[in-house]
Amino acid sequence: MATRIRPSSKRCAVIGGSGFLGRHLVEKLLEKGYTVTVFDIRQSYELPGVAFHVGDLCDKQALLTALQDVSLVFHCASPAPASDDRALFQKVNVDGTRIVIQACQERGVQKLVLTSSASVVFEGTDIKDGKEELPYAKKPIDYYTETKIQQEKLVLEACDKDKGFLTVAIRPHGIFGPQDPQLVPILVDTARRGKMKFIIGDGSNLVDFTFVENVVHGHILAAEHLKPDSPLCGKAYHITNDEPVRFWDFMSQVLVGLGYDAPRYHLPYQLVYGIALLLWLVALLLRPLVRIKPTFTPMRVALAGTHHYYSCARAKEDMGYRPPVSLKEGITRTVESYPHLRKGV
Ligand SMILES: NC(=O)c1ccc[n+]([C@@H]2O[C@H](COP(=O)([O-])OP(=O)(O)OC[C@H]3O[C@@H](n4cnc5c(N)ncnc54)[C@H](O)[C@@H]3O)[C@@H](O)[C@H]2O)c1
Ligand SMILES: CC(C)CCC[C@@H](C)[C@H]1CC[C@H]2C3=C(CC[C@]12C)[C@@]1(C)CC[C@H](O)[C@@](C)(C(=O)O)[C@@H]1CC3
Repeated sequence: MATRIRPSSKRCAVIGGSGFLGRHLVEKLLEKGYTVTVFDIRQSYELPGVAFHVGDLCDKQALLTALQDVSLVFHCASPAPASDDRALFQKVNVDGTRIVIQACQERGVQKLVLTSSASVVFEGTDIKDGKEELPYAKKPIDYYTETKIQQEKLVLEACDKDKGFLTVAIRPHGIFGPQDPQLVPILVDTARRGKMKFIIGDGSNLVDFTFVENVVHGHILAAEHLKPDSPLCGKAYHITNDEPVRFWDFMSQVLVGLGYDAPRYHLPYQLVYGIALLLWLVALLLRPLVRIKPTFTPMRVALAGTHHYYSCARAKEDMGYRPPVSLKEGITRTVESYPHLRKGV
């Protein structure tokens, strides 16, 4: 009987490697001596040593081509949460992830590391030092989160030591850093439109914001510790900066660092949430006629006005995780990376 030659454990693929997190992951993997293939619907940069495959992860044939001789796959592709497109989230995050799993299995991939989200347990109410044992949200705050839950379940349930296919999910929260297309740009846009004057609630709510390089570190540690006899198989791990911060202090530090005023005036949480809900309903009803994108969505208001920070004790215990970059340094490096978003530029 012919023996199957297993590809080198340093040959990996990053699905979603053209994105914010994906690109940082690719750069670190190269630095660590991995051979990297990127699979994405777009190619956003070029890097020596990286093979790009432009394709949709819902296309199994395209994936099979890209995953040839790959032993480790990172899956960090997703439609942007702001798209709020239910059918697209279902197609890519759920049906597409099923196809990713099948393609990995057919290609003899040994390890699959999924980028999930800590929000899979968030229902819009306070979470303090949340552990991975918390149940999945019964009422997820949006379609994006609803499909991230299904996606995580699919990947973790696919873990099969007997077949030599090991899976793990990383749950980051509030990723920020250079090249992020979301957090800082949306914040600055909101400030430029004069809407960042207000603090929703009393401003004391603690949350996690996680520097992108720490999230990358968590992914690579997970991949390297994922072995048949390790506790990681089929489990989810919170990866945070391990420094919960007041939501409004974080926002203020970024805004002030870029030359804008910090928010000052307090608004009652329930009032703002109610208005956001109303606006969301109006936008939904008008969708066939006109596409409105409110700044203060119920999800953003919930994220801005509640506690949501998570324990990463399990990652510390099982894979020796410690965040390499402090929140202070992360904020400084992030602010420096957006000279074009400074006030007056
Ligand atoms: N940004 C955050 O704060 C945050 C927090 C927790 C979890 N996450 C998760 O991290 C992952 C990466 O997020 P990001 O912030 O880098 O987003 P991003 O939008 O920058 O990157 C996602 C990438 O996926 C690609 N993609 C989308 N649909 C695809 C498809 N059908 N086939 C192939 N590629 C496709 C996009 O082109 C993009 O390059 C996502 O899974 C997201 O759910 C993000
Ligand atoms: C107008 C608002 C009051 C202030 C604007 C800031 C806002 C853009 C960000 C603050 C918290 C961010 C966040 C995500 C997107 C951008 C924010 C709302 C997030 C929804 C992106 C997807 C992730 O998976 C996420 C759910 C996560 O778990 O980390 C993010 C949570 C934080």
